[in-house]
Amino acid sequence: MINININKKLHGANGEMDLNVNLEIKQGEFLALAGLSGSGKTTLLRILAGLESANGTIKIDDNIWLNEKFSLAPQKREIGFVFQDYALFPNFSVLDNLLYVNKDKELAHYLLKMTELEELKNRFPQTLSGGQKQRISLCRALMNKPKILLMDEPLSALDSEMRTKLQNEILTLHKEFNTTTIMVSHDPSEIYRLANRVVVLNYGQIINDGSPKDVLLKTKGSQKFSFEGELLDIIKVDVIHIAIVSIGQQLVEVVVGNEEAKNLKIGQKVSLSTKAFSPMIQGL
Ligand SMILES: Nc1ncnc2c1ncn2[C@@H]1O[C@H](COP(=O)(O)OP(=O)(O)OP(=O)(O)O)[C@@H](O)[C@H]1O
Repeated sequence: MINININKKLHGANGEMDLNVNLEIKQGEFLALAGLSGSGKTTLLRILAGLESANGTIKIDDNIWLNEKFSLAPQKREIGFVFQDYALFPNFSVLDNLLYVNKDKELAHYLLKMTELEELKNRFPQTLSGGQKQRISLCRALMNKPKILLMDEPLSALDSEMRTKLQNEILTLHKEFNTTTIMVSHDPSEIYRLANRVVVLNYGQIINDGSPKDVLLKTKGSQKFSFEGELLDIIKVDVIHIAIVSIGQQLVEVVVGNEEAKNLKIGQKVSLSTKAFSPMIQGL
């Protein structure tokens, strides 16, 4: 069990804000940390890793990592950290990047095999793709069998195909090692696929905490579908208006009435929902 009860004053974009987090995380949980930019997600990970100071307590089972008198050094906290920008050692081969953390060759080869990187073990990071680098940094983070795996938007720099591949690998590794994992992510489909719990931060405070289904699904009442998007344009065609809405990577056209069109502003966030209809779903 991980008990976190910390606070820290942050200098946010709109002045001072308090990062105030009180969380209990069970062994083996996969927790996604979501929330607007600047809400304190990265700072919370850095505090857990001991890279940043804070007031309060952090307890892992019976071990104290932080209290009012004491802060355990980062290298003594059993943590693996995966950063968005990989943070690999450029002068070390793939294998040596892993062995730097722990000399366990058997584990290094096992991890490289699981992530299909065996062939690349003697290559240097600058000769690898973003997806390959991020898999190496994931393997490296698991080399010391950490109590907690922290990942800060690990897949956000990758294209969607590579992201899906790595999500599957993260899931496999999580099942295999059962490492308690905290991952910052802005991507609802990624959170849904990987996490069993989502905590949403807003201005340093937890505003939502629950299962991905409860926190992320936006349908209310009798709505069957609801998507959030941005209104890009409203085009008048004869007597009707057509709103162009961007939802994720897709553009969608919706017919809107005259009154509705008057109340909408280009650039605003909108939700697009519908009640009863018979959707078709087909594999692509
Ligand atoms: N050591 C610090 N002292 C004071 N303020 C800080 C410190 N570190 C970060 N901040 C401020 O706290 C706010 C939260 O930053 P943080 O990087 O944790 O947000 P975030 O939720 O991870 O954002 P993003 O999604 O953009 O990465 C920012 O406005 C930042 O400038």
